[in-house]
Amino acid sequence: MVSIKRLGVFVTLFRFVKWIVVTDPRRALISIGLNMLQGVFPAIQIYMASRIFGQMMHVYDGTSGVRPLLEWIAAWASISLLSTLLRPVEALYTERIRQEMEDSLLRQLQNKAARLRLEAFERSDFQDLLTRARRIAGPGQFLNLLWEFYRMLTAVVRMVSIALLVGTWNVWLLLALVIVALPEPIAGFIQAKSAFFLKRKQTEPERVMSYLAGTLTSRAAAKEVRTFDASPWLLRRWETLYRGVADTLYRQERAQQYTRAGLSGVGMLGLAAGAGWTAWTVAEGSLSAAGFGAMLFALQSMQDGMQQIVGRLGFFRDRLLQIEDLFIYVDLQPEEPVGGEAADSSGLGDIRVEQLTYRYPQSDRDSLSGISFTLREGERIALVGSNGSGKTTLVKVLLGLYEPSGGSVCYGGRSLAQLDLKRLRDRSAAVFQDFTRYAFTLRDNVGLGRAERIGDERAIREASALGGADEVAGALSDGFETMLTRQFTGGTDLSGGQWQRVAISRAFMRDAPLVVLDEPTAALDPKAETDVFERFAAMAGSRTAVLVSHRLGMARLCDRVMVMQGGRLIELGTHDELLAAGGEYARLWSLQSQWYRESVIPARP
Ligand SMILES: Nc1ncnc2c1ncn2[C@@H]1O[C@H](COP(=O)(O)OP(=O)(O)OP(=O)(O)O)[C@@H](O)[C@H]1O
Repeated sequence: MVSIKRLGVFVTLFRFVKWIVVTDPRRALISIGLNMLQGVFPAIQIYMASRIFGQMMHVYDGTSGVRPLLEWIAAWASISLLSTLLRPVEALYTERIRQEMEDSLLRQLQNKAARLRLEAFERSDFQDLLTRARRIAGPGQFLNLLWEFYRMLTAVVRMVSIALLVGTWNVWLLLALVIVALPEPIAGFIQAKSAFFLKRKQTEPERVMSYLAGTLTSRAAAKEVRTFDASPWLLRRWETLYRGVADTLYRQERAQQYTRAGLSGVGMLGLAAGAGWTAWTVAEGSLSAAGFGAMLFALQSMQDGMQQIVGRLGFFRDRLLQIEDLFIYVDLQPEEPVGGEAADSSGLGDIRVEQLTYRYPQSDRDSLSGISFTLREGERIALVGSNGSGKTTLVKVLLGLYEPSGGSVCYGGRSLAQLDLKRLRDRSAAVFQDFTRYAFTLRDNVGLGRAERIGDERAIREASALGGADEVAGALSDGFETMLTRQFTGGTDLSGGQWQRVAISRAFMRDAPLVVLDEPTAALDPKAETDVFERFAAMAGSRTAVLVSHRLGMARLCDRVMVMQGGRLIELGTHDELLAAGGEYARLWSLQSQWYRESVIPARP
């Protein structure tokens, strides 16, 4: 089962820095070094300023010539120039690293999504996490994060180096300053944490809002929204949620601003006290007038630096916690196993299911329980039963998409847990009820059934002839090159039945020893339905085939029929055996055939 555990801000920071270094060690070290150097420059400049003031005093009272003064000014100017020249170098290194990290970030996100077990996608907390993790991959987000990290690093080095300088002049003053100045960043840090978690709690309402906004504007829902005049109600729901989220965030922000202003006042008092103390040390004679000027400047810089760190801290912590979401997502388990034993090279062997149980994540009841049967290699089986009886769930477990909660599924004697799922997938093809309508050309929609042969014109034509997509292509002006979406220029859309033919052709393209068709003909007209069944019979040939359908007529095409009810397998046998047994199948058969013999609903008078 997927478990989502927090890492904590320090572990995240460590992993983030490690990630920067691992991505491109040379550039990372150079850019980190350059940023730290930028942090040291202000302390050096303050020190030099104090020497310049000192030399000026000496020139003024005639105890020194002008040359040492000019030398210090030249040194000060060189440092300023160096700092300015290094900035673009650092920016270019940072940009390169950002590009590399963004690339690796996107790859990690995609790889993970492809490898995670399908169960993860059934959980709402996973959907929340995925939404947040994707945010960091949004345009500009990653640049901000890296930039924020480097600015923070520079600010911290700057504070520490100036503090050391102040410490060499007057260690007690430094201590007092630190004590007065610390509450503000600490409070900022704590506040940023609570603000983030508050915001995180809004992920689900935000997802609902985005769903509502999508429904209001989507092409797919437009016809229903208009027909039922649903938009005022949808809009009201959206507004209620929006108000709730906005008010909560506003209250949080107000509390933060008041606390920050109060603590900032304490910091200012500390600065004033520090200045007073410094003036006293001048009067006492332990600090020169030049030292006093530099010290004041240093104190002001420390105060500014502190403000900057506090100001960025919330933002930086926020970003860091976003990265934490990304790391949690990347660490998520369980993934589908790679490796494991290969299925037989020829076919998949018999499929033996024993005491199979399956429960969806976050569900309180089993959707499948105590199911046992053996599907012989090459056998055609029909899976029938009322809505919600577990047919789709069963085929998804058979295909290795869901991991059994109990019992076992074995292919040719090897359990699903030991099999290489990639190899199993390689040998199975499926058309699901909610098959995907890719916003690609008709050719690509069929070719994706075997992506490595997507350029194989003949294979695509053959699969299309078997699944019926060839007729769809014939009716389109651009044939197989037609873009099947209205989202992009020149595209068109298909009818439900035409889409179904495309999906079935995609399954034919796979040419696999195990075929699963989950209600493949629901949207087809009677002639097309007959065609598909005939093709199915021809295609099934030596393949193992599972056909889920509410149309019992097609069950006769199969070797045996399985009847599901309430997640259990209640009947298994040939069509004739089950009719003779007079059970649920016989009842359903009689109900359906009644429709054609005599109407079960009285005709209108
Ligand atoms: N993603 C899910 N999360 C939780 N429960 C689910 C999920 N999908 C299905 N179920 C539940 O599992 C049970 C079996 O559903 P399943 O989709 O397998 O039925 P079915 O026989 O294929 O139904 P239909 O004929 O309507 O397609 C139902 O009670 C359903 O509510």
